[in-house]
Order: sequence, then structure tokens, then C-alpha cells
Amino acid sequence: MMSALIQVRDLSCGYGKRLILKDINFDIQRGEVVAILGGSGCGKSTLLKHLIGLFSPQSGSIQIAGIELVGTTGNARNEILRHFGVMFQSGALFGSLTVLENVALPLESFSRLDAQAIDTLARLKLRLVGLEAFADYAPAELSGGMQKRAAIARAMALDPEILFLDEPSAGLDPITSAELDELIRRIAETQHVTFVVVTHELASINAIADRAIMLDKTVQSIIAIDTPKALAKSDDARVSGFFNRGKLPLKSAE
Ligand SMILES: Nc1ncnc2c1ncn2[C@@H]1O[C@H](COP(=O)(O)OP(=O)(O)OP(=O)(O)O)[C@@H](O)[C@H]1O
Repeated sequence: MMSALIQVRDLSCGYGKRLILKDINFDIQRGEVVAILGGSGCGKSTLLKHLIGLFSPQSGSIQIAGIELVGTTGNARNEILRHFGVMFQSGALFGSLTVLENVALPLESFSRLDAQAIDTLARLKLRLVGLEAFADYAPAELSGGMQKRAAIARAMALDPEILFLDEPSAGLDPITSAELDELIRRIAETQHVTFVVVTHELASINAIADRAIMLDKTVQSIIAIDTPKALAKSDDARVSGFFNRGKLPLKSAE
């Protein structure tokens, strides 16, 4: 049997002595798009920051393609992190660089390719997100949605196996947000990239996620993992309530 691409076991994490999440267990398979969701302050970003190795957990295990991340240092750690592309909410592009230069930056820093090859690869990534015509623009000249797409192109520069996105549709209008969802789905399907996406946008979750991991602030842990469809029908009101918010309550028969 193929092992999971991401396997998290008995993870407890937080900041210093402060515990934010405990008893975290889940597997993510290759090619899946998984959303991490839950109310404000429940620890979605905290989980993401631990998954990408930005913080070390208090205890537990995070295996990427069968290799333990927790406690691994040096070159072995860099080797694991090489599987990752990351786009933070504040995933700002460097304003002083062109769009193309932004996408080329990871290649210049972490590959040994020559300038010509880097240029070619960076343009290929821009084409993937539909921005090849904007290579020489400054980031500030792009719309919010285009900036997000450029940031995804940059996160894709080193051909990561896994892309971690923190609130990708934050600050976007619904139509632009839906376009970004389409792009995420297309990259997952055509490039076989696995996505872990922190989001609280219901429309996005339904559009992109094969499965969603729902966190809860009170229990400081996962309260459900399933397809968005199944979660919406959950018997647990904390779960189904999240999926059905905004819908008019049904009048009960008298
Ligand atoms: N770097 C940090 N140092 C200390 N505490 C932090 C740090 N980052 C987050 N926290 C705390 O951890 C808790 C969870 O925050 P986190 O950002 O993970 O939640 P979230 O679910 O992503 O929230 P939101 O949806 O509001 O972005 C919060 O109480 C927050 O104050």
C-alpha cells in the first residue's frame, strides 16, 4: 500500500509553553486538495506553520513522504522542505522586482541553473497561471487576483510536490476568488500537486477541497475530517453549522 504523502501523528503544537492544538492525527494522500478550516483563532495557521517546519511542535510526528520532519535538522531537513511551496496570506511579492524576477528568485537562490534556464522556467510558471504577458510588470501594476496568481507561480518555481496556501482568497472579491479556486484545482489535476489550504471561505472549500480538516478552539483539536459534502451533513452541529451558515433556518413544523 502506498503510504500517505503527509502523515501527522499525535501532534501537539503551540508557542513556547502555550498549547494551541493537541491530539492532531491525519493523513493526506498524493494529489489531494485538503482544506484546513475552523473559526477564528482555532489554530489553522498554527497547524500550517508547524507542517511546513517554521515552528517545532511540542510533541508528535510529521512525516513527509515517509521522512520524519520533527527533530530533523541540517541537510536532511532542507531536503524535506524542498518538497514544499508556500504562499502566506501576506504572500507579498517583492515590489522592487518585476513579476518574472519574483518567480525566478527561488530558482536563483536554490537551483544551480544558468540565467537562460531560469528565465525559461520562470516564464513557464507564469504561463501556468496565465500571466506570461505580465512578466515585466511591477507587482503593484497587477490586480489583487493577479498578484495571488503570481505568488502561486513563485511558490511553484521549484516544482514542489506540496503547496501550502494560507487564506489564498483573503481580500479578493467572489468572482476573483472563484477564478483562483479554478487555478488551484487545475494545478492539482494537471501538475499532480498536493494542496493544503487554510481557508474559511465556504465557496472555496466546496470548489477545491477533496477533504477538509475542521479544527475547534474549545477542544483545541480536530473535530472532523471528511469531504465537504459529508461535513455539511454531519450530526455534529459545530461541523454542519459551519457549512450551513448563511442559509435560512428551516421553519419547524408546528
Ligand atoms: N507567533 C505566535 N506567537 C504566539 N502566539 C501566536 C502566534 N501566532 C498565533 N498565535 C496564537 O495562536 C492562536 C491561534 O492562532 P492562529 O493564527 O493559528 O489561528 P487561525 O485559526 O489561523 O485564526 P484566523 O482564522 O483568525 O487567522 C491565537 O490565540 C494566536 O494569538
